[in-house]
Amino acid sequence: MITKPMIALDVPSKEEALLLLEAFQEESLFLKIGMELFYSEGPDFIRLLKKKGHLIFLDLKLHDIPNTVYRAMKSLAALDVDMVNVHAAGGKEMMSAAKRGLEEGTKKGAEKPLLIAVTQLTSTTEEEMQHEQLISATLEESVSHYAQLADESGLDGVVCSALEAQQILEATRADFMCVTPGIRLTGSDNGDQKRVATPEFARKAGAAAIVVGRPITQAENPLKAYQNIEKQWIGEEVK
Ligand SMILES: O=c1ccn([C@@H]2O[C@H](COP(=O)(O)O)[C@@H](O)[C@H]2O)c(=O)[nH]1
Repeated sequence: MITKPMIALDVPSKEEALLLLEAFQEESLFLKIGMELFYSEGPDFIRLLKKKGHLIFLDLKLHDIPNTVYRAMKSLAALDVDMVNVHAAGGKEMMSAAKRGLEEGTKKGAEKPLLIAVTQLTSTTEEEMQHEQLISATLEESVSHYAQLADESGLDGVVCSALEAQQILEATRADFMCVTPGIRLTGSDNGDQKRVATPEFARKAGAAAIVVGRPITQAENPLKAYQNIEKQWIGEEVK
């Protein structure tokens, strides 16, 4: 279990990211950097965050032909990040190519980044999946199927809703990682997220990590919000 909630740093610039991080003082965090910030600030900003002692989940959700993903992963591995991902819908050949790229791109003596696959985005409902993606299975079946493909391709885990973590662990193996965004506290705004769960639910369902963005970044006091979520996630009593 990754005890630090992963903070989704969904802001447009380095300046805004650093301002937000000021609230956390010198604390070492697990930061999830997505497309918005990576496309605007690039690899140099990742290097800066690593230098400051933070762990990085680089959430670029690669989905392309196997050769392209293999080559992209080789480049990402050189950044020395801690976790990267692909879309499981890219297939087993693509996921295996991603793994090979990471293995070959990781510098000697460095730790290979964890590789996980997105199953169904937490913003997708079963109805949308069936009508827009023309998948006739249930959402649970689709997510478990993608998780099994990821496991067979040698990946470390998946991105899923905490609502599906328990069934994924049953369909794969006990140490398969379920990294779960769509985390919301009871009564809070879901925004575009559809398959949401509380930090406590995620822990009880066996999730390996939670990813939290707006409930922290848009809170009046981001540090306090983070600490509250962290307590619920690790099972400490909240006063
Ligand atoms: O299925 C997925 C995959 C990725 N995400 C990412 O997680 C965060 C969630 O942010 P919130 O503000 O807490 O909703 C965001 O960066 C997404 O890109 C996801 O939500 N669902």
